[in-house]
Amino acid sequence: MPDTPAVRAADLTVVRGPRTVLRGVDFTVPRGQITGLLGPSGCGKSTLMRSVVGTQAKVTGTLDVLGRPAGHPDLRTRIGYVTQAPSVYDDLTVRQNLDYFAAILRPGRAAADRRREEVTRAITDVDLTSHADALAGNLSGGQRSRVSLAVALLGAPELLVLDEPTVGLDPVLRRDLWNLFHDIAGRRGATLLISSHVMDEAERCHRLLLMREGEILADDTPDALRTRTHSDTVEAAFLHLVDEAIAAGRAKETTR
Ligand SMILES: Nc1ncnc2c1ncn2[C@@H]1O[C@H](COP(=O)(O)OP(=O)(O)OP(=O)(O)O)[C@@H](O)[C@H]1O
Repeated sequence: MPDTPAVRAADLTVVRGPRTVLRGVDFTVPRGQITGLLGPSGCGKSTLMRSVVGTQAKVTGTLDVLGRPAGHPDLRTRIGYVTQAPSVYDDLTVRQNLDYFAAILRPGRAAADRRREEVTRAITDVDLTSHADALAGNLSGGQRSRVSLAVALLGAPELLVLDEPTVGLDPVLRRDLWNLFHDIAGRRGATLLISSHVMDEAERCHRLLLMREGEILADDTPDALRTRTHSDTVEAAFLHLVDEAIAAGRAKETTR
């Protein structure tokens, strides 16, 4: 099924408490590329990601992930997910954290060599080799989030869902991580869905889903977005689309 998109959503709606957080959205995430999910705080990015990885309740509409309905048990080992809150054990070292998760993913003595290789590679990927034996509790916020990313890289998942992975990182680390994301997509053929509210990161994605208030304003490439809106940057394109959406909303109100 390599021709099917990694994610296909149609009329996807999510209710959280009293709020309809996603309002019948349609989008696709193509395989082997980096799709950026951008929009202001609270617009529903995390909710959309939780739906894709199958941890969100009250999801209606169609949501297919890697050819299966979202949340299907077969998808568990095929998706890597990093939330905004790093999930690491403070009283274990970086390597021990990874050993622990690797053992869950690939249990048994026979897989010990494979696990060791995967753990070492994941630590190298996120540039934590020099901290491999440091307790996670003694790491900086940015380092802890990279441990979480390393955990998600174990087992070489086909789809990586990363919720604001570069928050709080310095510019050099941010650049290095984006290079790593491109490497994972380009060399390993994985699909990445990455959220951010930093618009300059949008320029680094192959495709963009621009969100606002539970709706998708655009599902396109950065180039096409800039051209379509006669803008120099994705940020300007986004603002243009927001203004258009507000104007369309007003027009609807007055014709009622
Ligand atoms: N348990 C809940 N009950 C009711 N509303 C909720 C609940 N959880 C989240 N929300 C609301 O859903 C909306 C979308 O939240 P979500 O976390 O998906 O946004 P986000 O775009 O990821 O924001 P951020 O960038 O700040 O993480 C927000 O307005 C939030 O207040």
